Amino acid sequence: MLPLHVRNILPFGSVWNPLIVLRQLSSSPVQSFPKEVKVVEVGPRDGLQNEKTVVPTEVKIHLIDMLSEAGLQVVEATSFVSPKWVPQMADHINVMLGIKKYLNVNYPVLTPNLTGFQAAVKCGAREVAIFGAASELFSKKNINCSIEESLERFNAVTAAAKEANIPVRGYVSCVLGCPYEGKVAPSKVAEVAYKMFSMGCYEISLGDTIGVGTPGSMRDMLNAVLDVVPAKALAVHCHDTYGQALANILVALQMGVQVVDSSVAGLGGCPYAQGASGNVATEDVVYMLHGLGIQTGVDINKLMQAGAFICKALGKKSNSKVAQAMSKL
Ligand SMILES: CC(C)(COP(=O)([O-])OP(=O)([O-])OC[C@H]1O[C@@H](n2cnc3c(N)ncnc32)[C@H](O)[C@@H]1OP(=O)([O-])[O-])[C@@H](O)C(=O)NCCC(=O)NCCSC(=O)C[C@@](C)(O)CC(=O)[O-]
Repeated sequence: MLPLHVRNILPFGSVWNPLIVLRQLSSSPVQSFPKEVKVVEVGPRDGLQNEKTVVPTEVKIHLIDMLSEAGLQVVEATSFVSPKWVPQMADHINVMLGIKKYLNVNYPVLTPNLTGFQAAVKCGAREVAIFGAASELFSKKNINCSIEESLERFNAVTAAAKEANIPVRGYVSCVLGCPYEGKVAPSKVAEVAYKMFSMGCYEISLGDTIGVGTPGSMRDMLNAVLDVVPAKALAVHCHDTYGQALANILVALQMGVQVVDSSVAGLGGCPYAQGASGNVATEDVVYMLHGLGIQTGVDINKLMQAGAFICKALGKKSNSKVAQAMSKL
């Protein structure tokens, strides 16, 4: 007896021929991918926050404008965090005042507490992001408080945001591993994601902060989270330390996730997660999605120009495989 998936693709009454079946299998559409994916560009924030030398504000502004012109719907612009903790983001006010603010683009900014939220709103932020973790030690190192304390602070932010009619995105870091605690239980990720979703975050971005996940651990973690948060409210945020990011994203898409965070030229890392490499490169994500026939609205050529611009400004080679390959053509 033929396996069910093979029987299903055989035209009615046709004779079993392994060559024809193989051809039909390889060209049959994968039904479970979404038609459209929203790409959340985090390069100007996650990508630059780890840079040791201060990037001039005009360079950041120009990068954000180029990314907006490339058709990205969301460009995370900066962080309203303590300049003592992340000096690179100290120019957040001037970045927010300087960017063109295209009407069809959202520019969320990171706000760890009410102080950050109020400062962000004052200079025109129309969306904010709170950022927690599924690991106690990472929470302590990154935002100087326990998970429980962070949720109390986030409650204050989401309450103020609700009053001001400002959408809040929520990050959960260390969903597939922690630089200080090692393994993180999927049930802990689900618990924190649920609490942030319940307090009003419209989207929960699940961060593989140190890029240690595999398609297997991504599947197990998502299975736990999907029990408590709907797929349409989830995003994945994969760093590419072990080269697994695209494979992990593919699994997430097959499980119903339709939002992917990425960083132009694969820049980035977290100052409080030593050894973690940058986010998956936006160029590589967009190339893969377009190859699957999934729409993103992104013009890959303009995106590559933005990547080339920031790499030149930083004096760095792009981490994007697509950008590297296309620069040789
Ligand atoms: C959360 C705090 C502020 C707590 O830091 P703290 O020291 O515990 O805060 P505090 O309330 O005791 O205040 C200390 C000082 O900071 C000031 N302060 C207090 N709040 C703010 C603020 N919002 N903006 C500016 N200044 C602030 C406050 O006014 C005071 O100033 P002082 O009196 O000493 O002059 C600090 O730990 C912090 O800023 N951490 C940010 C760390 C960070 O940005 N990490 C990177 C982003 S997370 C990430 O990359 C992961 C992610 C999202 O990409 C997903 C993934 O990959 O997993």
